[in-house]
Amino acid sequence: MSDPAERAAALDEKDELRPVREKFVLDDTVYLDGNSLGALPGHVPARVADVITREWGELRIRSWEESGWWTAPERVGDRIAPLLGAAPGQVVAGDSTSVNVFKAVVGAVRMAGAGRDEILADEASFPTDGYIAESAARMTGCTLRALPAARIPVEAGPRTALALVNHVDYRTGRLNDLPAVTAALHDAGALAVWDLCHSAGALPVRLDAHGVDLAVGCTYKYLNGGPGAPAYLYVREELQARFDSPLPGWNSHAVPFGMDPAYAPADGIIRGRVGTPDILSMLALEAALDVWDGVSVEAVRAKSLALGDFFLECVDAYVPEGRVRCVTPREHPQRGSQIALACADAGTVMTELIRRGVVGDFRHPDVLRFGFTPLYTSFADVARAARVLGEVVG
Ligand SMILES: Cc1ncc(COP(=O)(O)O)c(C=O)c1O
Ligand SMILES: Nc1ccccc1C(=O)C[C@H](N)C(=O)O
Repeated sequence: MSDPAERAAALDEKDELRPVREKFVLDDTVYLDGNSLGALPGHVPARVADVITREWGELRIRSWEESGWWTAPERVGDRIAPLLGAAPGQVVAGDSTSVNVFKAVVGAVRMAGAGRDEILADEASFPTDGYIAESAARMTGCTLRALPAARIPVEAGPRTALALVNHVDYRTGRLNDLPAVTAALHDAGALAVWDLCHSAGALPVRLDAHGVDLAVGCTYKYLNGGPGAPAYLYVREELQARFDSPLPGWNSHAVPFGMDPAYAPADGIIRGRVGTPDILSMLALEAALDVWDGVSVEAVRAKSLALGDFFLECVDAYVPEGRVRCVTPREHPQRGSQIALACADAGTVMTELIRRGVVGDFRHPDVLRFGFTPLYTSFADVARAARVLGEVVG
């Protein structure tokens, strides 16, 4: 191919998302780890300082009402919803993804019809999902079957209560077929529970359009909410009245300040709440979501795929043939927003890449992971990452 650096400059020149990069705090490292921790939007520190000094420091307890702290989980949920293709009132922010997986899986078992005592789980999912699903299965008297995501449509049957599937495989970057798997689960009378950690903010998800039942995800990756930022839970509107949370804390009560010893769930997505929300993180996330103003997920997806294609071309140009093996599907419909390259010495290669200013991550046992966040990743970043990779492994 013609000089990658020149190609990169031309691609950056016509990139419609280029101005969004200016909204982030970046330096001269190439940051390709936004699929683990998104970069900091530049306006967030001032907002967090205001929350601390004024809302907490001056207004103190009054802020639960006057600063909108109490209703932040639903409000932030509604800010996330468009990125998931969800109408308002179906997403609540709070807790970790792990905790929301628990709520969603147990909630789904409780909604499943009689005789449905089997949980299917995507065997390649991020480990926390499998651990929680296994515990949820034991607690609910279900059996858990871990399978490749592609087998779920075929294996789902009359005993299946739900399947828990990762939309994008955290290791390989493979995009699972959400519409087809969801439809097959519904045909079998089962519920579809999706983990969107590696897809939300990177590609269109369209939860409502595809009739997804429940979904969870984190906000510290492509949503740039900050380390340990609150996760979210989606419960499809039609199912909310039947959603019986296994963690019915007082924040999910119909009258939380009634202090009634008897539990009565709130209507709507509020019943997905548990206890007091982590306000500092919640409001940092809320501010971080401002970077999406005027940005379409479709534009993000188009750039994400273009970055991935260009990275692969640059790897072909710079890295000796056979030295690394791409484990991410090259076909667009099967690809998330990362490229994963396998090589035997991946751990030491990544350490050296980071030392030379190219930050990706290593995933056990042999994967180099390069994540592309279209809001701030440039084509020049991608060309430089491939060039430095070529120098390190060459
Ligand atoms: C698919 C997936 N699920 C869950 C998690 C983690 O959940 P938690 O935020 O509870 O640590 C991650 C990443 O950490 C992930 O990639
Ligand atoms: N939450 C973290 C805390 C510390 C280090 C990494 C993470 C990740 O999120 C890892 C990510 N889920 C992954 O797909 O590898």
